[in-house]
Amino acid sequence: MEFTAIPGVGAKTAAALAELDDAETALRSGDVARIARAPKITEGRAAAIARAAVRREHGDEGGFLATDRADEIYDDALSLLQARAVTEYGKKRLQTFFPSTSDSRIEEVRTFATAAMERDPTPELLEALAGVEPLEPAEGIRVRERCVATTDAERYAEAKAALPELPVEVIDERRELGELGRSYSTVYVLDAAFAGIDVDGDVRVVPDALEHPEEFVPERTLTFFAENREPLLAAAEVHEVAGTQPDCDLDSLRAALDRVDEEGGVVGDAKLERLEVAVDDLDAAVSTAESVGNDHLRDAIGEQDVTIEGTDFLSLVEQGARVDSLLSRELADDYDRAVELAREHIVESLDLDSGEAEFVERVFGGEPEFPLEHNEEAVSRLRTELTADRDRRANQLETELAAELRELREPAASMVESALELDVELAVSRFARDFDCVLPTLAGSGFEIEGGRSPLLDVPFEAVDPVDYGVEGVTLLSGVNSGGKTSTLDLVGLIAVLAHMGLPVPAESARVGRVSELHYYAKSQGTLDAGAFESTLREFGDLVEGESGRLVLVDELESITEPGASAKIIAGILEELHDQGASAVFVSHLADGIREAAGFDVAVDGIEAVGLVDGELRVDRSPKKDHLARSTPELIVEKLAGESEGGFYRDLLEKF
Ligand SMILES: Nc1ncnc2c1ncn2[C@@H]1O[C@H](COP(=O)(O)OP(=O)(O)OP(=O)(O)O)[C@@H](O)[C@H]1O
Repeated sequence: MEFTAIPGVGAKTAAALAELDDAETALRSGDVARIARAPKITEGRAAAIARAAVRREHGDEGGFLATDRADEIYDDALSLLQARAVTEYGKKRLQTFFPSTSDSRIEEVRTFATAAMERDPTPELLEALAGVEPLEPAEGIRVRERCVATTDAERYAEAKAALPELPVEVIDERRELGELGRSYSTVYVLDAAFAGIDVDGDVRVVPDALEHPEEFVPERTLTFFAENREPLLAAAEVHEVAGTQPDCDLDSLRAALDRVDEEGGVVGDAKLERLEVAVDDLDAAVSTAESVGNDHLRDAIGEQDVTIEGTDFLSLVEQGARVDSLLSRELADDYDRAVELAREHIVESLDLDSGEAEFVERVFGGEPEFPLEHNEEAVSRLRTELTADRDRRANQLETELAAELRELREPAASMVESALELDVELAVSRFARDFDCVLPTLAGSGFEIEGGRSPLLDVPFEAVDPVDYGVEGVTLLSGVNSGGKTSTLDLVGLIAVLAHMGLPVPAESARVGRVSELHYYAKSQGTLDAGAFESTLREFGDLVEGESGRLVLVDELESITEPGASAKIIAGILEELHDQGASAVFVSHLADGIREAAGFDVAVDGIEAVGLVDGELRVDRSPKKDHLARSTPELIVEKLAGESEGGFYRDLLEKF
């Protein structure tokens, strides 16, 4: 894929994307979390790139959300969805859903949403999902006990790149190989010329090692599984609870994970465990062995009646203590026994095999002496031997287990991916359930909503009154203060956005005509000064000259200037939109003035108060078609006229 072909992706971003393992799949699947792992790409940018990639695939040029308020409605919809995703991945992945003008994109998401709405978001499933996160590659592995060797400088560079975890050594001659064989537990030689060489240590000639490097660093696979244990087990549980069939055999995965410890080592091998303990306890065992031998000698000396010949006595007096000669003569047997006991202690306490025990021979012995002392060099040779055995054993086990786990790596990765995708589906399912949603029909022009309930209202969702409302062409929406006009525009905007995202909408049923751009203008906060007024007017100038197929929602535009001028301006805009065949709802309290000024018969709908109860208006939230709703002042005057005898209020009422 040519990354620069994605709108908004320049050469720098393309280079950053190219550093990802599989950028194409990440882009295609909208994996924002993975895209954001590219250098210097923030999550927000990653979401924008993923959206742009989807757009490009579907030939969608963007621009659906044409105003700030339209953007806000989309953000609100996204937040409601994201609040229902459990994983960070799910929340980010939801950002790749956006309102589109492309049939194929809308259809793609509708197919996804249809399946998603069938999903049952049980508490157990959501709980299991909480532990799932994208798998992370194992990093920072350093192997010190094995090395790679080559005589070739180019191969050296290749080896460094392919096996960054291992030390790579350049050698000139076979002698050096022998030295490496003594310093490392295993040496991998890349040069075929050394085949059949006989040098000290575990030296293996493996000319094709760089073609499958992972086989030479089992730590890579084992650390990957050790570090990703939690998400792997959580994803396995998700599939079990959901009753879905993962790509990975769960029993094999769990059994393999049981054999890996937290650091990526292999557990459950008696020989390795014995060698590990032996290396760790060697010093302590030697020092205890020394005490065991000396205790024996001390007891033996204590019990002995030593007879000293005159010459010996003289020599003792003249030359200082030459006790050893006495020791060897008088206590030879006891000394041998002490050495034997000390050796036995080491062999038994470290559970050494016969080969290893031979090294213990040299740890104690030699000329009789008291106190008995170990030979440090011999201890060190034993340690080297045990350590090399331990490392070789570990490497052998790791290599075997890593080979098994490598087979599971792809299936396990795809198992985690599908668990994460399930989170996205469940978020859609929960959204649909929480707000009683249906998939809308996308057909005709304008919109027709039945039983729409906006989740964006400032009242609990259960308390939201359902709204029925449909519009074809251009209409004014009138109504009492706080009747729900703004909320109705929000509901229409939200349903239009969700429908074009391919997602379910909060209504009993809904039909939405295809929209190229959503222009939603929120109510302005009071009269604008000349400059701001001019720029607002320019915005509407652009709007009426824009492309066809738009849905325009405008909330009380009249507040930008004085009412007479406002009515004329709104009438002019409506005329243009009417001529274009756009769909539009303009909330306004100036319906009469606008109708007078307009050159066509402007439709007016109204949110009507059904009456005043205890000083509060009772409202029918569904706008009445072709009905100019009475305003709040009119209702109050009507109420006063009904209550009083005098003619003032009646006269006043006449004027409405
Ligand atoms: N469908 C509904 N169900 C329940 N409550 C609603 C509904 N619609 C609106 N409301 C309540 O009425 C309040 C006022 O609604 P809204 O701001 O939409 O009225 P408005 O007609 O635009 O008012 P104004 O003329 O003052 O701008 C909302 O904050 C909400 O509490």
